[in-house]
Amino acid sequence: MIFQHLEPLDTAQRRAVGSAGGLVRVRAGAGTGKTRVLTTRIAYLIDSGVDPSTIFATTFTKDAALEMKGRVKDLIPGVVGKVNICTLHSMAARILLEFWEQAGLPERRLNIAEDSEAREVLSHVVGEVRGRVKPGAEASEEANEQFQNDLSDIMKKISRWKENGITAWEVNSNPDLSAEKKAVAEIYQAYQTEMLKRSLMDFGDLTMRAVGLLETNHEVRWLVSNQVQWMLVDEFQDTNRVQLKLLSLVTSTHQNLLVVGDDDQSLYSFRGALPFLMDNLNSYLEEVSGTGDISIYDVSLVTNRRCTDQVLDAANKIVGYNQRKIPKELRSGRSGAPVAVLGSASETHEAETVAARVSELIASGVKPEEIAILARTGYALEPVNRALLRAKIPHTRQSMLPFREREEVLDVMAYLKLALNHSDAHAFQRIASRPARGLGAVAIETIIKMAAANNVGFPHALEALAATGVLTANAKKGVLSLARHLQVLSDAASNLEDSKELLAYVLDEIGYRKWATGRKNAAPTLQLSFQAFREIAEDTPAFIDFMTESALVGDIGGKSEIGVHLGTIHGAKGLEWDHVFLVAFEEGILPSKRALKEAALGGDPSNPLAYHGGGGLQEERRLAHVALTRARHTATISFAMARGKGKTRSESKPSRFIREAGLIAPTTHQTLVMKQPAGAKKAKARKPALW
Ligand SMILES: Nc1ncnc2c1ncn2[C@@H]1O[C@H](COP(=O)(O)OP(=O)(O)OP(=O)(O)O)[C@@H](O)[C@H]1O
Repeated sequence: MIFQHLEPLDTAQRRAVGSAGGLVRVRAGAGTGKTRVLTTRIAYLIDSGVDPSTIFATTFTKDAALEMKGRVKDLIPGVVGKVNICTLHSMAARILLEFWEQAGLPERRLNIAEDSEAREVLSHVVGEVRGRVKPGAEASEEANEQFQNDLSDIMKKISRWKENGITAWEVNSNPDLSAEKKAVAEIYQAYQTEMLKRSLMDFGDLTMRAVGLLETNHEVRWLVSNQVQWMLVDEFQDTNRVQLKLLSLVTSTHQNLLVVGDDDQSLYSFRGALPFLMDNLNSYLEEVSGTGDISIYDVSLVTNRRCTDQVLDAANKIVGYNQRKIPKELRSGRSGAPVAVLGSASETHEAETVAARVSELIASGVKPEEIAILARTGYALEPVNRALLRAKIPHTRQSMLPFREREEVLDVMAYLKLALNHSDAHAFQRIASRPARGLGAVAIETIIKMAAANNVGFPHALEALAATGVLTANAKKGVLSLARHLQVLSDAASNLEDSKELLAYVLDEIGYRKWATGRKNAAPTLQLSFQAFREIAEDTPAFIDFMTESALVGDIGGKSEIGVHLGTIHGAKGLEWDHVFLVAFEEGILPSKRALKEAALGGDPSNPLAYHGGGGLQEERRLAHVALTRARHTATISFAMARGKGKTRSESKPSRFIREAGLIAPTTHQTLVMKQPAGAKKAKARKPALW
């Protein structure tokens, strides 16, 4: 059995899969089979007699966790439900739920604040601490925008502290803080106090609270780390300091930690990912655990199984310009077409050229689902989206909004929150008119006030309002039906019924699905979101767990199942297609404007704190590397010489990464002989020197 699983692997992969315990670092370049290694490792451990419930594997996204579960199920059917496969956030949440009393929670439930809720708390706190009140409706647009931007800045700074595991108390006890930081630190403290008062937690709090619990309660730490006998971590290069601390604490008894990652694919320094984590593993671990002399068993995977040597050559060359401790050259030994570079006069022209190439591929027999068009930013995909629509090419545009921020997700979650707490005014406000029930803003406000004044839940408040006789017949019907639905949900939740049933009640009995899909401007993500909800419910049948999981999901529904995939490079991480088009490969887009500004300021590239929240030029190169290595057969890079809207059009230059990749951008002449879209102004001829 064991050999059967190892058989399809190469020697390096087998070394990783069959490694003994302790700290194992698998440096795995793009497409070298790290997902395969991790899933086979799980199967291998179980075949060797390890209890599946003592294996914990974490992935970067919910999507990747579901994918990993699917692959483990294929390898060893029957045990997958027992293995713990989830994201790191989810692991922190599970610890808090299991030891909720020791964690100081009032009940076995996590109230994870939506981003809008967390912002509202912050806005309230800024008013209290700084006396700066949110501008009213009468204030200018600029004043409102400025206030929102300032809130975002403060939120980012607070998140940064949390990603590094620094509590509000620790920040405020630092005597060396600058006046500016001190001001934000005070807000941080007040924000935490207010969140606690409202029994809320934000995203960053989850891991912080789990780490705090494990650090201070030795019994809980012992129980948890005794349960986690085999810890496997995917996409390790994107781990931040507080997550590393969590990993160190949960493995403190057995110390069996296998991490798989690739510093060249680290894309999240803006979310606190530690720089060069794979290479600096010893020192980081020593720092968070306080122990020295950690020995590591190393495995390197360098045989790429996905791309052609031509694509790898370009991808290697780009990251070759970065400062890397241990440079690696990926090779596949499979030859293919050179990476093509297309230049266009404008973004419209670029989009049409790409659409034409995609059409040719489909006409030659390639399935649309095996083609991806990727860009650094969502807005750069707009013209391509329009060109594909005009050319009637089936495609799916990946949602730019994280799952938990989508309208429909917030609506469904609001109903479910009311099932748990029928006095949740924030949730009630959200769903009172979704679907429409003849209730106006004044009526909704009245119900909220009635519920608060009489200290009753919304089902009662709604019934009381219906009994007053002030409502029209239609509104009364709507109010009573909402009261009944909320009561049914509440009864079902208190019996802790299956999450699938509660979800189906909201979507089908209450009629949310029909209403949302029938709307004039129905969200394009509706079906993906409903499908994702179903998958989460299947994965976590217990209602409380389902609520926690759903509140934590960022990225889900990654690869399009219908048509050509249109998405960002960040969203393409871990995915692969036969043919990949990389559009808007331009200075100011990839590399981004911010990275260029940082490079001009001359920040120290090895120190992410020297940057203003981005990872600088080096991270942009890694993005280009990840983008190229998504391609199984062909990769095409394209750029436009001008881009923008109406009067704000500006010239663009091809990305420096084209030259760094050793590729030749077409000359101006080649650019201009391409067909111009009808009505477009003829661009002036420029000199061939493009950089
Ligand atoms: N030993 C192997 N033999 C044949 N194919 C393999 C082998 N290992 C991996 N592959 C294939 O190579 C491709 C890349 O594997 P996988 O997705 O596991 O790589 P990865 O390292 O996770 O990639 P990335 O980090 O770029 O997302 C997949 O199509 C996988 O099926």
